Amino acid sequence: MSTTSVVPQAVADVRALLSVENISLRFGGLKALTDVSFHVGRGELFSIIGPNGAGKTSMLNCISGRYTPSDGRVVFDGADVTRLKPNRRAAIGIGRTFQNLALFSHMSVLDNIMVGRHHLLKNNLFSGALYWFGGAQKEELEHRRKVEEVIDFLDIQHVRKATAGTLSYGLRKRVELARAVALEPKLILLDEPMAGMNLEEKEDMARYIVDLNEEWGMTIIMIEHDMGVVMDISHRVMVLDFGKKLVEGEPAAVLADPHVRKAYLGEEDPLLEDEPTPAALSA
Ligand SMILES: Nc1ncnc2c1ncn2[C@@H]1O[C@H](COP(=O)(O)OP(=O)(O)OP(=O)(O)O)[C@@H](O)[C@H]1O
Repeated sequence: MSTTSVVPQAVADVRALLSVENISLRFGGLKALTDVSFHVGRGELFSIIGPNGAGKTSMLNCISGRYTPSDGRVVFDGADVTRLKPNRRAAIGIGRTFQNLALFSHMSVLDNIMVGRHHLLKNNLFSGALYWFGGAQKEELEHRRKVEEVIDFLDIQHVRKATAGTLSYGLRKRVELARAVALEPKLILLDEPMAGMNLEEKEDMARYIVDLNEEWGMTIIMIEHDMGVVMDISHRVMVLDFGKKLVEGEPAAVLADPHVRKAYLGEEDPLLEDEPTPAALSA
């Protein structure tokens, strides 16, 4: 199957914050990713879609540092980060949420979000003596101010003291997003942020994601199975299929691409008359 790019590479390259260059990832004999390249520009909302097992989460893991690719490189903000550990990547501005919630369920919402900012604290327990001389105290205040800003933005004031594990699924997803946002990342990786949500929760989450992108200026890479949301809010979309890049481009062009229709719908004839509905495209 041929790989097509709806957007000319030269356009997508402009002011790239992230460049994924010829990434391959193998698990023993299994090729999870094969020679995948793409660029995400500063301020873009970029989505990765594809059938189950296509390699979407593996790709996010290569970007966040959880997996080290077998071949290829990941360049973030001008630096080659391919071999950098996940915590170092978080420190230079790559944040993420997980497909399955990764909150500390016994801790309060506030503490979960504070954990997200932990690495940003220059002063730590060992410099506690400095506290009374102002440096750490000022830092702690700034730290709390930022956390409160994130709590306000995501409308979770009413549960800030609640134990995370007691919240509804939709709220926990929002708290997880808050924790990632509190890191003030330049790039945020969202792995199925709307999975398991009802319609209202999905609409809320889509709005938060758009606001994060437009108002907070965050560059976003999102994996999402809800095709309606993906096509609605993404600037560009990349389709993976069996670990290979199938298509990349603006939502309407991707939706109309015969390779995509074939991968999702099994259509052999690209000239089939019926337009696929977003619901029909949902995996
Ligand atoms: N740690 C791992 N060890 C072995 N195989 C893995 C590992 N992680 C992923 N894989 C395999 O790599 C392939 C791609 O998986 P991946 O989770 O990236 O797909 P996906 O597109 O995110 O799927 P889904 O939509 O179901 O989440 C699958 O065959 C999966 O079983």
